Amino acid sequence: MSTMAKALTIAGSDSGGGAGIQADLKTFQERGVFGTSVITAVTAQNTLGVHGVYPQSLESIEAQLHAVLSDIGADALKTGMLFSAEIIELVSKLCKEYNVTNIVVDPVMIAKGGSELLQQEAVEALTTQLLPLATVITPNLPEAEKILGAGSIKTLGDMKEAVRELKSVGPQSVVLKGGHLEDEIATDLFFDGERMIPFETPRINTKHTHGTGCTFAACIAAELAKGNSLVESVTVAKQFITAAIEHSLMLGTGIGPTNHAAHRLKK
Ligand SMILES: Nc1ncnc2c1ncn2[C@@H]1O[C@H](COP(=O)(O)OP(=O)(O)O)[C@@H](O)[C@H]1O
Ligand SMILES: Cc1ncc(COP(=O)(O)O)c(N)n1
Repeated sequence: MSTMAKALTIAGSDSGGGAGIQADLKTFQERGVFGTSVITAVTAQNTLGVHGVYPQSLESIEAQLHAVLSDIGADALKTGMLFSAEIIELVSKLCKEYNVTNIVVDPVMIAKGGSELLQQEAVEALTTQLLPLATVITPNLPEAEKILGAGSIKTLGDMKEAVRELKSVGPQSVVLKGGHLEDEIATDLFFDGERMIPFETPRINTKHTHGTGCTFAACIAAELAKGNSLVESVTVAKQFITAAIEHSLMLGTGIGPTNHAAHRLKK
């Protein structure tokens, strides 16, 4: 008999297997933590995009959360697609009730093909209720612009300003992801109120980046669950996602998924 660190994902299901719950559970498994899940919405999705969104009832989400947290517990929790203000309110309430530490909030808003994974009117609930509970938030550039409600973030200079503003929204720390920068370097900027640390890798020339954000945030949660520091966790996550993008998969005819097992190919 042995024990294992536990990580919980609260997110949407991606039938195509590249993002959402499926990406999170695969990442947890690859990082050696026991994964549990609360499904907020089912999406009919493939490499060509999101073909349907079917949110779960609040009753279903609450029952799933109680089932996991009242028995198994979680050393870290990660949120992804939350879809509505009501779901955000419920998840925030239960995170407080169960006193979960190590909360990674990936403020998922729009899928790569443009479909809405968070209703426009839910951005305020996300900003005021869930982000302040987070150990770390991991917005991409368009999500950061929506949270801050102003300006466009186009350069590393803009990112340095934005990451400070995001911190003042209330999370303990921020990783602002620069995947959407038009730059040779894919820079993610960490800020915890004191340290500002850039995590840089050369940009990989591929369109197959479905699930990068989910995988990155899930990896941070897995490393936190094992007791690693936040900076160590982000360092591992950046290496993990880079390998996953380098070896991304040409499945389907659209935007293929990242390869969650790629780190095993590395010598
Ligand atoms: N083409 C790329 N080459 C290397 N790293 C990338 C590339 N695209 C995204 N990343 C990295 O993948 C992670 C997810 O970033 P991003 O694509 O911005 O998030 P999202 O999937 O939420 O839009 C970040 O660590 C980012 O730097
Ligand atoms: C259910 C679900 N959740 C999240 C994403 C975002 O994916 P990405 O990590 O590519 O931004 C998605 N496409 N589907």
